[in-house]
Amino acid sequence: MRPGGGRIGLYAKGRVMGAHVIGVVGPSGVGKDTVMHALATAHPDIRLARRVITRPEEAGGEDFDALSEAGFDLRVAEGGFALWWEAHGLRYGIPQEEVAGEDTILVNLSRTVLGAARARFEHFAVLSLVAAPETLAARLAARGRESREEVAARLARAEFVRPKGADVIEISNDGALEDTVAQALDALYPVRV
Ligand SMILES: Nc1ncnc2c1ncn2[C@@H]1O[C@H](COP(=O)(O)OP(=O)(O)OP(=O)(O)O)[C@@H](O)[C@H]1O
Ligand SMILES: O=P(O)(O)OC[C@H]1O[C@H](OP(=O)(O)O)[C@H](O)[C@@H]1O
Repeated sequence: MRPGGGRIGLYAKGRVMGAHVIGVVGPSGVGKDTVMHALATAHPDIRLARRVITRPEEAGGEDFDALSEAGFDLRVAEGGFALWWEAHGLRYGIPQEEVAGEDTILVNLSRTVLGAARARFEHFAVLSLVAAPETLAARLAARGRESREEVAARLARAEFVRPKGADVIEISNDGALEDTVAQALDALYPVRV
């Protein structure tokens, strides 16, 4: 527990905002999952939201709950997701229970759902990770989770939008992971709120 307690606040552009939910966004391969895990390891108050994805369980990568299309439809109909979206031919959902509570929760989001996330979460901020196109290409190829065609499609989508706004912290993950984590922790500054 941090001395003095309190919850993580977001200190950005001169404003301090209590941020419970932090959407981590950026192009495929930029390192969202890697950075999220490193942040959760580095800070005891940070928790990761587990996503539901219509992707086969054996695909590997992040720790997620695999669901069929029909199962996903049912969860949507039940109102089980705080947010859901489609990308890369898959559907992704953030279960309501994953974003409940008082922790600071990191959620891996699509850049297309930031408007919905801002409307849904009262205390919300964005951690936008960026890297050069050649870095993304090299990382996706090395990771090997997708086929060559799927990697090409992900790279084509890389720059379609760059999140902007007072609640956006943009950090480069082109360099060493430790540097990204240090910058992110500086930005997600612990304060009493
Ligand atoms: N700072 C870094 N330096 C070197 N390699 C990195 C760094 N950050 C992430 N990686 C590597 O890049 C690859 C992609 O990272 P990761 O899977 O975390 O990206 P992602 O943004 O979550 O991608 P996707 O949206 O496709 O799931 C992984 O193999 C990871 O180990
Ligand atoms: O390009 P945009 O819409 O920002 O992101 C699309 C999707 O890609 C990533 O998923 P994955 O972890 O690669 O399956 C993101 O987490 C998001 O769900």
